[in-house]
Amino acid sequence: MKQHLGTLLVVSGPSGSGKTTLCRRATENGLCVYSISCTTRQPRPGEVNGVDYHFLTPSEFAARVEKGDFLEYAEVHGNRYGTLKADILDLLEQGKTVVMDIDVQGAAQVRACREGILPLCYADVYIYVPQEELKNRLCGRQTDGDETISLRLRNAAQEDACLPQYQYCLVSSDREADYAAFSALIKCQSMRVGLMRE
Ligand SMILES: Nc1nc2c(ncn2[C@@H]2O[C@H](COP(=O)(O)OP(=O)(O)O)[C@@H](O)[C@H]2O)c(=O)[nH]1
Ligand SMILES: Nc1ncnc2c1ncn2[C@@H]1O[C@H](COP(=O)(O)OP(=O)(O)O)[C@@H](O)[C@H]1O
Repeated sequence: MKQHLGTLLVVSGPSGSGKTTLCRRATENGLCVYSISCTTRQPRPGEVNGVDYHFLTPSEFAARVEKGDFLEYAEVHGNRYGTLKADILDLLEQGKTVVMDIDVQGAAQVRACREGILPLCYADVYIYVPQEELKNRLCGRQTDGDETISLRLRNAAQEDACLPQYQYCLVSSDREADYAAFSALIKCQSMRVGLMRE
């Protein structure tokens, strides 16, 4: 029986596109492991340190940049976000699918990374949602104030401009259709012949 390497699936899209919803549901259903990012932003009500994010102070974040701990990092909507290198390569060697909910700048860094098995395992998907629907979702989420929502909506157009850099685009519709497409993508990736090893 051949062994499989895992897939590193990068998921990007504007704020409110449903990235967290999709990644969490797929993780809960055992399809993948969620890569928990570090951030300097304040936790939202209900977010748990070490589960949703590793919440760091700006100086703690800067120290980890200095130590070279991040696979990628970027400033997004005025806060810093980054993915720790530790664990990801091990999980891929074990054949796990790792999903990373990261912005377009972080995705560009991981896509360009030539380290070890990363280029082989890499796949990415952009979640596209029309602006009016994004606004409805961000207001409906009730986690952010008006200013935070406006900033995220203003940044959405710039993020959408990066769509052609991605391998896959999921045009969002309802929750069930989105999840069906997302889980199918995860399953297809895990069948890639290029990931089989003797
Ligand atoms: N580059 C990078 N972006 C991240 C990381 N974690 C989250 N992000 C992105 O940061 C943005 C803001 O995320 P968040 O604060 O959770 O707000 P939300 O998008 O409104 O739910 C999103 O585009 C995320 O994809 C990371 O580790 N690295
Ligand atoms: N397909 C969908 N249709 C309608 N609402 C959705 C859909 N997917 C997610 N939502 C809702 O939209 C809001 C933003 O989703 P979230 O997963 O937090 O987005 P992101 O992580 O991309 O910022 C949440 O309130 C979520 O419940």
